[in-house]
Amino acid sequence: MIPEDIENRARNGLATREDALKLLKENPFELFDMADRLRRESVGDDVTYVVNRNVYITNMCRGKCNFCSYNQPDGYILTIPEILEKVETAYVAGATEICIQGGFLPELKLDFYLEIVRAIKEKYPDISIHGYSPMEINHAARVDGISLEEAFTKLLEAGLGTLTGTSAEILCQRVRNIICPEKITTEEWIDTIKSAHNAGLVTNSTIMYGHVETWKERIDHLLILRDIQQKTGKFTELVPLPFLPYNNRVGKKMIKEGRYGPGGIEDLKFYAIARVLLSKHIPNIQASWVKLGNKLAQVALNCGANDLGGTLMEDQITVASGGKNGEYLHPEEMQWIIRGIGRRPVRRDTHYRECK
Ligand SMILES: C[S@@+](CC[C@H](N)C(=O)[O-])C[C@H]1O[C@@H](n2cnc3c(N)ncnc32)[C@H](O)[C@@H]1O
Ligand SMILES: Nc1c(NC[C@H](O)[C@H](O)[C@H](O)CO)[nH]c(=O)[nH]c1=O
Ligand SMILES: N[C@@H](Cc1ccc(O)cc1)C(=O)O
Ligand code: SF4
Repeated sequence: MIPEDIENRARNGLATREDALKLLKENPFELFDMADRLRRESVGDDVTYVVNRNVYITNMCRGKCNFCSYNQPDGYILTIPEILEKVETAYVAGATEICIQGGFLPELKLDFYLEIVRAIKEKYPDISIHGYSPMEINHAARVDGISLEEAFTKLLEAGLGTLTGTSAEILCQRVRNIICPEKITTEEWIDTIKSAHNAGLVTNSTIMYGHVETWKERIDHLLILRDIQQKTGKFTELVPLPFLPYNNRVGKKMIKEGRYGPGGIEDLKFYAIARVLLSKHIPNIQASWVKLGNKLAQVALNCGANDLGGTLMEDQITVASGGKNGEYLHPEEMQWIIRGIGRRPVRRDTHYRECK
């Protein structure tokens, strides 16, 4: 039986780390039910999705994250006209959002990031641009000798809509020292996100779980996000990213030990715990179909999640690390998936406003 006092604290946004650890000892199906109740109370029964497209400006990366398979030494950097061609395909498909992503190339300067945003905005003023990672901008600001807030203000003025909350991985230095010792530290990530929020930029938040971290470390990550949200209120959503173990060093070691990343029940428990800790603070929790697959995403939408993510059209990162769920989910199929669990599909924009 789920203790009533814990459910009440969760409902009021006050669930603690100890509450979450206790819930993990309960029957998982009761935990899922509780998360589903909290989700309904917080955001209702609608399930949102966004028509968007990923554009990978480069497939190269000089980062050395041990968990990542997206790090070819040689590859491409798109030119502005090539980027605009990709945006055009999204525009034709009715997208409201472009996600600019790529590996980490230290030679890319803030000016290049600004130029991309301006070029897209000039031709497609109505498409919102979601992109770049805290790690890239942190580096670019340092190279230019400007403060983080100045860098984010420039991006905002150029037309960046929202920043991604990637590079968060697990916000715990013990874990980062194993999976990404050269990446921005926990403190730097927090500082960078807060600077973005202070400059007026909205971001989403992510967590990549299911490798070397403990439940306590996952929970503490969620509590860090909750704490930031209480100060800035500028996270739109949480996007949990279950770790994919193929073609990377962390996964190789796990596979030798007979582990292949989180299983389905583990994913659902994570969604439920995220709902328990965040419902009142970051009410939108995304069941990313590209990571979970369509059917497990349907189940996650009954265990705390309320959003199915984007159509994406392309997803090089997931494919590189062994993803098998495709790269494009047509809006009509998204609606079908949502109706299949008896809920109403609602097309949203990046800020979770319904698109009419
Ligand atoms: C590939 S990076 C691209 C943006 C930028 N280079 C960065 O590191 O933030 C985006 C995110 O993908 C996620 N990712 C990378 N490898 C993954 C894997 N094997 N399984 C699941 N997610 C992964 C990580 O959370 C990472 O922050
Ligand atoms: N681009 C990827 C996403 N993005 C989801 C949306 O971009 C997001 O919900 C929002 O609209 C912006 O805050 N999710 C993935 O799992 N993988 C991606 O590559
Ligand atoms: N594309 C990355 C992470 C990501 C998540 C959410 C975003 O909004 C953007 C990027 C992945 O699939 O692992
Ligand atoms: S997570 Fe980002 S920085 Fe790290 S290797 Fe992958 S693409 Fe590069």
